[in-house]
Amino acid sequence: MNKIIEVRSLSKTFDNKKALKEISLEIAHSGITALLGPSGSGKSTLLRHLSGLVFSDHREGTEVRVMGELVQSHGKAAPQVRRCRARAGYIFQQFNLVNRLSVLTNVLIGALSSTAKWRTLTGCFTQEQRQQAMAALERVGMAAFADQRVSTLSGGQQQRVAIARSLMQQASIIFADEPIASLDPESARTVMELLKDINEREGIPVVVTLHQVDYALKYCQQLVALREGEVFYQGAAADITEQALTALYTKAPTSDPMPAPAIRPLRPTPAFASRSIQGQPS
Ligand SMILES: Nc1ncnc2c1ncn2[C@@H]1O[C@H](COP(=O)(O)OP(=O)(O)OP(=O)(O)O)[C@@H](O)[C@H]1O
Repeated sequence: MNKIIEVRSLSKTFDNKKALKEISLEIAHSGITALLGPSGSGKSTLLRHLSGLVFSDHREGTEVRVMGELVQSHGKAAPQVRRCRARAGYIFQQFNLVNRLSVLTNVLIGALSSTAKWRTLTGCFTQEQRQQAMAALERVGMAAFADQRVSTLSGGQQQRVAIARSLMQQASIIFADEPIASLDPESARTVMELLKDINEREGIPVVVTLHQVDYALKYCQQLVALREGEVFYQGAAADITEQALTALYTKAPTSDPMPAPAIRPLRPTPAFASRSIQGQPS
């Protein structure tokens, strides 16, 4: 199978702090992959490198490929980085929608990279694009809100609009950076179910950073866990052990455990309910 993500020897230093330390990984699975790890472990930094928004330290041998295309190498953008960015849907914790514009216009913004410049400047989208945007809103269950200002929506509804924008963009992969961190549990479940459904039906791979281990185990088939800028675990979600999860969120042996995310069963199943992190509320 073609590789979805290939990262070779990726390091990133911010002001003498090494956020990523020679990370190498491969994801061949076209399902949903969770990036896990304690706060500050480098999840968002890795995701930004994958999407070509941030470039690595200048080092020979560093390469980042997404869906087979080179995004960056040796700390420099690949010539086709714009195309790579246009093909990646990006979903953020804070939604990144334009509050004063309508839901429909926000979704149409997903078509900007494939639209003539004069049309984008005048906001003059084609009838076909409007129909596509409405279809994307139907897909996420938000068609009834098309004419409403985004500022009037709940967080969960805004995240569904952001997903519709990725569909409008015809993204070949979705990167989601803590998409449920600001949501209540019900909205979080709706958003994760939607990502799962899109992954299964449209076949779009999803890479998602999560603080909630329970959601990662329920919705993601693959895990990449980072700890202090290094890959701590890479593999099937079903194969990670309770001990590994505990160690992931535990500082150096002499220290207290880091504040770990809640890991409570969403809908307890025998397999799922058996996973918990020590010391977490049930
Ligand atoms: N633009 C930046 N300038 C300076 N330091 C940064 C910058 N971005 C990230 N860092 C640092 O890099 C490290 C990794 O940050 P990153 O945001 O990738 O971690 P994370 O695992 O996503 O954390 P969280 O779960 O809290 O969002 C942290 O120490 C952070 O302070």
